[in-house]
Amino acid sequence: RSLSTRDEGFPTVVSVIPWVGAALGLAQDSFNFMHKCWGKYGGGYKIPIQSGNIAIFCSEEGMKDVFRDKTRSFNAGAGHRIGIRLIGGVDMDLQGVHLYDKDLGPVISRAFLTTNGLDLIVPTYGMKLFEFLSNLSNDLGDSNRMFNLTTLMGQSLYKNASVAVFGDHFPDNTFDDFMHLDENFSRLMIPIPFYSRSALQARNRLLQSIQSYVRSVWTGSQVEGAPRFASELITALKGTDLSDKDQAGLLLAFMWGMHANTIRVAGFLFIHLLSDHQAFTKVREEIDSILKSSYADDVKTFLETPYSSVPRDEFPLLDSAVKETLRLSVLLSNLREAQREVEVDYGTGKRARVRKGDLVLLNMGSYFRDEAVCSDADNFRFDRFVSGENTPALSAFGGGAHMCKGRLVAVHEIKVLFILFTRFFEMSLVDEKGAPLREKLPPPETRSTAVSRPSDKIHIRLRRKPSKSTRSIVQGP
Ligand code: HEM
Repeated sequence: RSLSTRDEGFPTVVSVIPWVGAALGLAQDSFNFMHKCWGKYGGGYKIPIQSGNIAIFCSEEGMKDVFRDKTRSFNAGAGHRIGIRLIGGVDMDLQGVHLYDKDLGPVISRAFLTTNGLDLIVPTYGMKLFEFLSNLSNDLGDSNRMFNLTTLMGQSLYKNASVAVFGDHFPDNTFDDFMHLDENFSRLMIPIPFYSRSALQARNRLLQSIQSYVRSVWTGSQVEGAPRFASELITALKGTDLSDKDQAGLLLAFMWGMHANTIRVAGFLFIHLLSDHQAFTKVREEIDSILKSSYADDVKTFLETPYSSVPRDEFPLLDSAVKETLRLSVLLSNLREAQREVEVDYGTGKRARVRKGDLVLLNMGSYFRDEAVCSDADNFRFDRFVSGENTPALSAFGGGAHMCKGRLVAVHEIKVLFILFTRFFEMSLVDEKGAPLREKLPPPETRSTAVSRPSDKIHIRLRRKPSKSTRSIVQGP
């Protein structure tokens, strides 16, 4: 592909091994790879791949131009296809893109972007999580125990949010396989069978469990015993000519979108707050004070309150801490594909020509760490979003027609998780040997994709905290 004159200022990443080298760097350690490219090439550049280019933008102008996409030049089908193929094991062509745009996307939006939909999911999640942590707290008794942080966040979110969304028949014993598949996502990108064998085995077991689950709730014409969202999603899938295994693959890809990033961001929130005593104390005091003043100091009253009745800014410091965590953990947008030749304006006097079929990625991670976007950009400042200073203009959940459809529920899930942990437990960060982790924390895992993954070395020590406001569901007040 020759470059047009308009492309002249739009740099190309030069790799030692043409095509494969840069693409491998991108797949294996997207954050460091892109951050280096940002330093070297600035707000926009392209990586040649076999089928054309991946154009990458990290300037505010470039990202806004692509997110807003007024001319409908980009579609997110390319990103969805990769997720569905690697996680769900389903090869979808354009038909899959239409299925998402026409049937599945609207079902997901109704459930997760409307208060009617969220009112059906959110209180169940809160009460299930309460029960789960109440049992954990009873198991701890008077002892203390350490847990791998990501595993504990994962179990808390995966099990309880899945049951809230898919009903009591959901097979939550799939958790280990789910985490294994997620951890090995970047391995699945490399088509060498032995390299990804254990991830493929985990995926097969997951698909079998999901198929059994669907068989147990599907009556032949409708779904029984599952919340409305699950019913609508499975009915939409049953209306296609996909095999049962491929339908399960699509459900698995949705579950991955729902849980993987939420688990990572929740982990980072705990890491940031537990390693900053002052921030943690302020956020915990805010939680205690609001629960006391608005919910008679009974966390269950808060959990049972419908989503539509809880003010969005009810816990301003916690909300700011979640936004700040998102700012430091989200790295990339979904992959988009240019439907026609289009010019992207990515800074004063800078225009890039993106050709039909080229892929586009928005490198939000570098943008969020730009000192011109917010000061002290590399550091976690829990109250940044309530302090009145400059904050990023773009959301960590992307933008435009393909903005994250789970953004409301994700933030709510994480806030409820943190609130409940502070009510049930005294917590501290420790390493694998149980020694306290203080100033220097292990850096995030390098093999992360769109959202950073906390280091596997970070553990959390829990000690039960007796409190009347966390009374057990079984025992009653
Ligand atoms: C903290 C957790 C989460 C983060 C950081 C996150 C982040 C993102 C990002 C960056 C995108 C791409 C947006 C773009 O390219 O413009 C996205 C897309 C998406 N997310 Fe999330 N997400 C999270 C949780 C969830 C949850 C809980 C769900 C489901 C309930 C969900 C469902 C989706 C869907 C369906 C899309 C594709 C939207 C489309 O292309 O139309 N996400 N997410």
